[in-house]
Amino acid sequence: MAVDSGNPSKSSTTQHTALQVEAVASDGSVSSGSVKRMGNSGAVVSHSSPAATFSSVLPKWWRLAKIWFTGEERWAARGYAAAVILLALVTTLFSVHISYAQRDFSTALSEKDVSGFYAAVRKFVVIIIIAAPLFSFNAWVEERLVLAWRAYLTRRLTRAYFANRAFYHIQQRGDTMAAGAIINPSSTAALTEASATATIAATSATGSIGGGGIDNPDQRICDDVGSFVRSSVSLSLTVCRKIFSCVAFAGVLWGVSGSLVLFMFVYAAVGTFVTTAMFGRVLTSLFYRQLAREADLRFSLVRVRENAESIAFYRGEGGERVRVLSRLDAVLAVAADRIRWSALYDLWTSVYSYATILVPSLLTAPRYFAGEIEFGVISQASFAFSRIDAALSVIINNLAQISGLAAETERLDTLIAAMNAPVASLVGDAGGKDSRGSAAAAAAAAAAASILLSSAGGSDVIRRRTDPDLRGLVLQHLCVITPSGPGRGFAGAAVKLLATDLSLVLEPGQSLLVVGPSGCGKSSLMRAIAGLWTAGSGTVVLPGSASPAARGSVPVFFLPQKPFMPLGDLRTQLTFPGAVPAGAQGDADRALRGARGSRGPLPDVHERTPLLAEGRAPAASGMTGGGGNGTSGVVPSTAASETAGGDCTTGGAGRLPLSDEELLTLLDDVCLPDLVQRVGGLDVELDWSSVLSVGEQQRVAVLRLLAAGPTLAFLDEATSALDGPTEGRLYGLIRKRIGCYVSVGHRMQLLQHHTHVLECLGGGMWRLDSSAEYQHRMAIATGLHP
Ligand SMILES: Nc1ncnc2c1ncn2[C@@H]1O[C@H](COP(=O)(O)OP(=O)(O)OP(=O)(O)O)[C@@H](O)[C@H]1O
Repeated sequence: MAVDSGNPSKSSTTQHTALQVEAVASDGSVSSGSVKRMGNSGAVVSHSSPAATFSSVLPKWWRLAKIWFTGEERWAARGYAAAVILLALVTTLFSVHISYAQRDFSTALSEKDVSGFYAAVRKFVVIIIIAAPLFSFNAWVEERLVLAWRAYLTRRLTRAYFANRAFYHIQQRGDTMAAGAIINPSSTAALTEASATATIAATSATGSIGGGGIDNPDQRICDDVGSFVRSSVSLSLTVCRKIFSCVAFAGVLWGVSGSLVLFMFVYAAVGTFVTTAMFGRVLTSLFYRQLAREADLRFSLVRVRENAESIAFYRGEGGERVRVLSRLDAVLAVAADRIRWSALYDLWTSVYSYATILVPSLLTAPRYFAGEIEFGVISQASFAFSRIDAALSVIINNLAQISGLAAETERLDTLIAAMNAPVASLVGDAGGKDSRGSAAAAAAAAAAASILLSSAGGSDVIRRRTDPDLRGLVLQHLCVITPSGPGRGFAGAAVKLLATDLSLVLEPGQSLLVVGPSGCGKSSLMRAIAGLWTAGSGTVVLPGSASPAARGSVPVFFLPQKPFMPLGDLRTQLTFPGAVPAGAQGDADRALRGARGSRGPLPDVHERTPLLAEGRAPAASGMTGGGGNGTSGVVPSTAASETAGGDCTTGGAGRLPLSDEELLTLLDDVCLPDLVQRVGGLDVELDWSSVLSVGEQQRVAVLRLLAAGPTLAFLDEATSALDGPTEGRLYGLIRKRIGCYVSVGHRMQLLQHHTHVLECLGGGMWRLDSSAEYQHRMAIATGLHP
């Protein structure tokens, strides 16, 4: 095993790096420049103000709409759109005919013209017989359009959420925000338009909306997409219908009175201006905040469910209840504001619409009294006037829905921006202002920044590469720092240097135990090697498959500290991450086909193509399947490829499906011989993280590792909950079956299962020894050795 660690006593390279650190650290402008650039790359996820004007929301709305209308399903999308627009046109024409029939029978009634009356009724009935099915067909097509659009957009977002491990990076950026977002004292401030905008700005400062993170992505994918699509369809069609109806009835009204038409336009323009100026921005910002607060409330309840046992043990229900209720208060405060503003808005619209009832009669009555027009013309003029008014008052009458749509558009736009943000945006603001103001922290930040600049390739992210001939691990000049900056990691905290210029080569048959005090950076080293953290510099080289098609070869496998139990049966637990079940995609495809009413194949969705590519930085390439936050993960691989930051690998995970016999043997191996019998079979579905003890879950995780049989394995305290003999037995199996592995652990008994020890000395320095050397050193240090 070769090593070139950051230990000053062992490494000349380290001295070289230290000199560089000093030299560059003194050049503050250079380091801050570099860091600023990185900080800027994160800016794509910062949110624009939800109180933005409609004109600023419109381009965003169009970018979102384009995903479907220019995507793989564009012809279906355009077909639906054309159909509903055509139907809107036809149904409007029928409405005009109905108005003429109404006019005729009103006139016949007033003139006591019996035959004229029955002729008008017959005409009316015929029109209704044709129009009624058309109206309901129109509604049906509209619903299908909503369903198909929603299905497509949700699928795209879900795929983008999992691609490049966006879910992990978004969570890293968003956690502090969700926690800190809860109540802004100014959120209940009186909502004049100015105060509403100020409230949003203040909320942004807390990170809830604009802090560079994304709150509740799940709610955005599930609920906001649905509402966005429904409102988009309904409002677009409303606008279309209003335009048709405006043109058609303006013709009718023009025949009655030209001045009435002109009056109508002026009246509607003034009404629209007053409405948007008085209510538009306030209602939009209130909608935005309501969505965010409701998602926060739901999130707090989901956390209680997920951590029920821990909370019960701590007797922490009192605190949790207060937290949940305070989030409820935040929801109610926004709702109360919204109700108040909605009431004012309703008052305004009622006054406005009652006035429209009077106006046409007032303007046409003198001509009727003068005998210039018939009585039916008055009712037709009223009808036409009300239709034009409805058309021209589309903003006035739909402001609530428009405001909701604007808020949903903002939330989806920022979510997509975050998904498309390059992984490099996670790099901390190393040169940023030191919030603690301490000289040491400032020096650490400066050192970290300069290390980024001093990396061999001049890159500001850790590079990862696979080599199909490699059977171990190579780290080259690895520097790792914590993510930081607003909305990332610990907001505002200085970055922490976790590894400086660490180089080592782990060969087949060798194994490495990573030790050191809690919090020194052992797990972070794993995160950097796995590509979850990219802040730093240097290169990680991992084994790759000789051929992407070579099934059964899993190059690298990570076992995290906390086992992850996915939803599903016992077999799924044992084979996780495995391959995506064939039926899962098929079921979804069938559902969508059903929804689309089509038998054709589903279009392939390219999840690696950034959504909204325009003006966005492209996403770093990344692996699909497996891995993630708190999950055991496989790094499948193609032949040597290189990326900065994200995974350099693609493809599915897992080996050929294991037979039941093989699974039972593996269960025996990991000391769970009776598990299948105890739970009632491999196909039983339970809440596995509740019914299995943590130690049992760790044994299941080791089973997954043995089943995957990787070339290189990483175990981050993956057996910490096991008793000594069981841990020893499992490590015996790992030693026999896995060529090369790296463990993080605290227990001395793990030493016997590893050939080398990498010890964290603090301050980014690491020291490598053989196990025997390390044991010897420890014995001397503890006085057990003379
Ligand atoms: N998302 C994050 N943002 C910023 N700092 C972080 C983040 N996650 C961890 N850290 C910090 O990085 C440092 C190293 O954490 P890490 O989890 O690697 O420690 P560790 O050595 O594995 O500790 P332990 O033995 O307790 O598991 C700690 O100071 C931790 O607080």
